[in-house]
Amino acid sequence: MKTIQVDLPEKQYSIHIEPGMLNHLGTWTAKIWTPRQIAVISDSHVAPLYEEQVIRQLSDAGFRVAAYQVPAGEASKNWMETIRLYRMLMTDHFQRTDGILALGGGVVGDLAGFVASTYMRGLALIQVPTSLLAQVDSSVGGKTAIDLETGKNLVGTFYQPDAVFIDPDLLATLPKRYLAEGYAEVVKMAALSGNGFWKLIEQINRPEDMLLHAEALIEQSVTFKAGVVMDDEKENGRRQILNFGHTIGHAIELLAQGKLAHGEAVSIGMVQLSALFEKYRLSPPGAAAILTNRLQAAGLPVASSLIGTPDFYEKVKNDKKNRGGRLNMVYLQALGRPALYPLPGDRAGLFFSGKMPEQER
Ligand SMILES: NC(=O)c1ccc[n+]([C@@H]2O[C@H](COP(=O)([O-])OP(=O)(O)OC[C@H]3O[C@@H](n4cnc5c(N)ncnc54)[C@H](O)[C@@H]3O)[C@@H](O)[C@H]2O)c1
Ligand SMILES: O=C(O)C(=O)C[C@@H](O)[C@H](O)[C@H](O)COP(=O)(O)O
Ligand SMILES: [Zn+2]
Repeated sequence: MKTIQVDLPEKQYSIHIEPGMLNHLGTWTAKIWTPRQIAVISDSHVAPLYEEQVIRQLSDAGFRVAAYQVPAGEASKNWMETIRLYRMLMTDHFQRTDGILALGGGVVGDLAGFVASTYMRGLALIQVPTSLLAQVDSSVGGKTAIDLETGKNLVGTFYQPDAVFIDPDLLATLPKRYLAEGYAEVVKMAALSGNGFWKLIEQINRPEDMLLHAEALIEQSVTFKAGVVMDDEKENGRRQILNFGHTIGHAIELLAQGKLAHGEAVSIGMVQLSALFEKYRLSPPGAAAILTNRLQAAGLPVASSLIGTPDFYEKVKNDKKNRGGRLNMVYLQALGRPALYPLPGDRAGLFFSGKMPEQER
């Protein structure tokens, strides 16, 4: 059992990582919650695999359980599903002393977290992430969100859970495509962290290696992300580095209309952005190639024809991370040495087409 502590000014919680943990979920939940009603929120792929076991565990530990499902996929991070969940909580008489347990990937975690943070001004929340992406990234740090038609995660909250229970064994049923997708966020964190973490990435040379090293990848990612979140919970400073690859990534994920998974878009974003920063001599020669090599080893895409289209420029220019008219883009001065580049929004076209004049860099 590995335990990583998240200590924030207003909230402290633990992230536990243990293969087989789902078999003891009731005991673990009873350690942090007194008997209450729990809404287990899951999706249409995960629920048939794990919901029954989770309900049994929680019921045996003395909790009353209601189970709610949303359709699997990004399209569920919307108002309709949010309101449907509020209504089900209302029908089942959920009160402020009750809790929500998010059982699923990043979609379920973001949506259930958003519902937990807003229903009756806040129900207690436990994250039980089931995808690699959720186990390494989205269950940690308290970002919750739903999407609007115009952009990803445009409505959301910072809402920390009471605990995160990670069972790497659940990855056995995760489709290969989503294993690779989650791995893109692992590569992101290793590139930001450098040193020992990157050495682990150098050992992942075939898609099968991701599962072999899953526990170590999860532990390193969670430890790194928890450290960043403890430095800057609300993303006013250092936490912005976690956005590496996301300015391009969020734009093409939206433009691809469901054809690109989040991590695939981030994989493309990290490589294409690094190629531009290399060209502008702010990242060292070879930065994009090193990332390409590691991401392709896991079967991830690194290029997209969506980049450079008029819609792409429009999306990037209006990125929600735009602060005072500037896009704060994350780039690598070296592995383990991220920096922020404040690009004026009206220069986005020049910048992304690779035509930024020397004197403006
Ligand atoms: N809050 C954050 O900090 C944060 C960080 C990164 C990404 N995200 C968000 O997370 C989402 C992406 O998450 P994701 O990649 O987990 O997508 P997802 O939740 O859609 O899961 C991917 C697919 O795998 C299935 N699945 C999940 N676990 C499974 C398992 N153990 N066995 C079989 N199938 C399983 C899901 O049903 C889905 O079909 C995006 O919306 C992204 O914006 C949030
Ligand atoms: O936790 C964070 O902070 C992150 O930026 C993690 C990202 O991987 C994740 O995709 C996050 O949801 C992006 O947040 P957003 O604020 O850019 O929508
Ligand atoms: Zn992300």
